[in-house]
Amino acid sequence: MLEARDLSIGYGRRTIGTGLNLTVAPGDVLCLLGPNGCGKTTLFRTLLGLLPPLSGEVLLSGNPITAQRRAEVARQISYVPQAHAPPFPFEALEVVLMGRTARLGAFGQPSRADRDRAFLAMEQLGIGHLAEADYSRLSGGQRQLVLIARALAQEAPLMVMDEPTASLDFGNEAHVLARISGLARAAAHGGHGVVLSTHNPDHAFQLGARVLLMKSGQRMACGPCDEVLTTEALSAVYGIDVSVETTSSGRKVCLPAVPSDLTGT
Ligand SMILES: Nc1ncnc2c1ncn2[C@@H]1O[C@H](COP(=O)(O)OP(=O)(O)OP(=O)(O)O)[C@@H](O)[C@H]1O
Repeated sequence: MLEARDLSIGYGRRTIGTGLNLTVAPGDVLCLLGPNGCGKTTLFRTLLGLLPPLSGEVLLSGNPITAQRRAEVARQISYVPQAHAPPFPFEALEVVLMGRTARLGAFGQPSRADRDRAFLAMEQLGIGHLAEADYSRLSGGQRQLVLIARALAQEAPLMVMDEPTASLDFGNEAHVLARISGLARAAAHGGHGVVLSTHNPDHAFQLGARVLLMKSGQRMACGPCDEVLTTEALSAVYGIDVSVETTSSGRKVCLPAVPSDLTGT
């Protein structure tokens, strides 16, 4: 279980957010929503122990994350960062295989079983055919899928995903969201807890997620998506009129109103 208690986050003397509390247990999907620059990535980096909290603490399995060795943390949490091109050319399968590193000994080499697990993760995301491709020459969306496969191959019970669907096409976005949902449902058998950020509130409805709605580094609301994602809350956070509607199939969707001064009406 991952827990943040009264967390202040930031860089050196620059405070980005304060008063942040959250818990993520197996089976939970927690969705971070908030405008550009509100502090989601900074919060993730703090939750992962990559950035020290300015105050408060992050507990992983009940112990401060900053007191745990990186390999110990990596066995418990996998991280899907925003995709970027690496400076060196790696085969895509090698990138996915890096997810197995925390499970190897100090000088251990990946085994046949590790390679099979890495390839299986790629196949589960429909990118098995990219195993031998040069990662640095993949499209942004393909790289994103490789990074998600790397996290799956890591087999950690908690996953932190920074805008995992950001550069995915319509089909892959639905595919990845279904996979995230499946990972959380499998938690009944000791599976995953997931924290993800997204810019699309509809994703929270699709995942039936709990939502932490942020603005300027502060918590605006936290709770089940149906309670938090209201017309009022979304309009207040994003500064535009938003309506939340229910489709004929019973699914909730968020519809932004385009300001009339831009439409000329
Ligand atoms: N290394 C850094 N040093 C100082 N300030 C930083 C650093 N990285 C980010 N920031 C600042 O922290 C603030 C929050 O950035 P962050 O990347 O956490 O936001 P975000 O919510 O993830 O944004 P987005 O949705 O656009 O990805 C921004 O004002 C940003 O300029």
